[in-house]
Amino acid sequence: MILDLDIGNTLSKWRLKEAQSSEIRSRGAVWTREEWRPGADIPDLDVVESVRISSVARAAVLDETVNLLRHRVPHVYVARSMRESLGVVNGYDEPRRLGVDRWMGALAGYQLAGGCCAIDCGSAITVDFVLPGGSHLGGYIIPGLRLMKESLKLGTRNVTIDPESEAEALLEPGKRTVEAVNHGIYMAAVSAINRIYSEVCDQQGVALPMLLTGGDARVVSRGVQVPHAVWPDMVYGGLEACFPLTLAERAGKMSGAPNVPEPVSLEKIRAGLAFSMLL
Ligand SMILES: Nc1ncnc2c1ncn2[C@@H]1O[C@H](COP(=O)(O)OP(=O)(O)O)[C@@H](O)[C@H]1O
Ligand SMILES: CC(C)(COP(=O)(O)O)[C@@H](O)C(=O)NCCC(=O)O
Ligand SMILES: [K+]
Repeated sequence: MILDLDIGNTLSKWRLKEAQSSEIRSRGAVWTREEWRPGADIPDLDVVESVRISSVARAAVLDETVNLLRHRVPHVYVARSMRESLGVVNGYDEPRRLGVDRWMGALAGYQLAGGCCAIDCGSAITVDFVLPGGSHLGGYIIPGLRLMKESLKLGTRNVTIDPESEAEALLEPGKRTVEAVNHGIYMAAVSAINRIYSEVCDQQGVALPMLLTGGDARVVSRGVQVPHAVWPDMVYGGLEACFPLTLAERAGKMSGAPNVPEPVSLEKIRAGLAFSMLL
């Protein structure tokens, strides 16, 4: 078995994948902390031959995790942001400083779709661009839905957006504090995404397929007008591409990859941008 770990600032996600069949056997998530309890937080390590890790938590979290695993698992692979991987050239001045979850998303998106706009809606919302030739442009970081809400300190902290809510309802003016806050942060997130996408496609002269991942991807997806696909396993896709272990992975297949969304034409993106400027 292969254990994939995606350690974010809020949640540590894990997934157990069968090495022969490439089937996903189980998955889960726990709050990010320094100590894992195999058998409780993550599956029993006896069945695991290889672990692949993407971590953006504090260095101590990764160190503790690797220390625990090194003694119990034959192969431990830790992803790092590089200057260049798999045909993608990192756009950061200091490539290693790019969050490795963003790098994994950019690599997975490029492997799936060629050029892409890869968005991760987690503790932070990150928007990264890769052009069809593999040039990563860098990206944008804004606070995620939960962080935006917590920063307001209006006593609405524990009333989260219902992930089943419809976008139309979430975009209406709120009539209570909780509603005003939830609708405000939702509007902030989706309008930033729509605008960033249009601006960059316009600047670069290319309409790119958009891919969404992260804990808030589904609810954010409903408010994003640009055609896109939600890919919950996008970070894992980057791990599969960087450290291919199964036959399917060696052939370039990433588990759970969506169909590539067909972007709207550049003319339409530009018309939308021009229209929003006139308002
Ligand atoms: N069951 C859940 N528990 C905690 N957060 C959740 C849950 N479902 C959705 N969320 C949202 O997802 C975010 C965490 O998403 P995730 O992509 O795992 O973040 P990160 O990678 O930063 O840890 C939270 O900030 C919250 O807004
Ligand atoms: C921007 C992030 C905090 C997002 O992390 P997440 O929301 O997935 O927990 C993470 O990618 C990170 O720590 N990045 C380093 C800074 C950078 O990418 O420039
Ligand atoms: K994120």
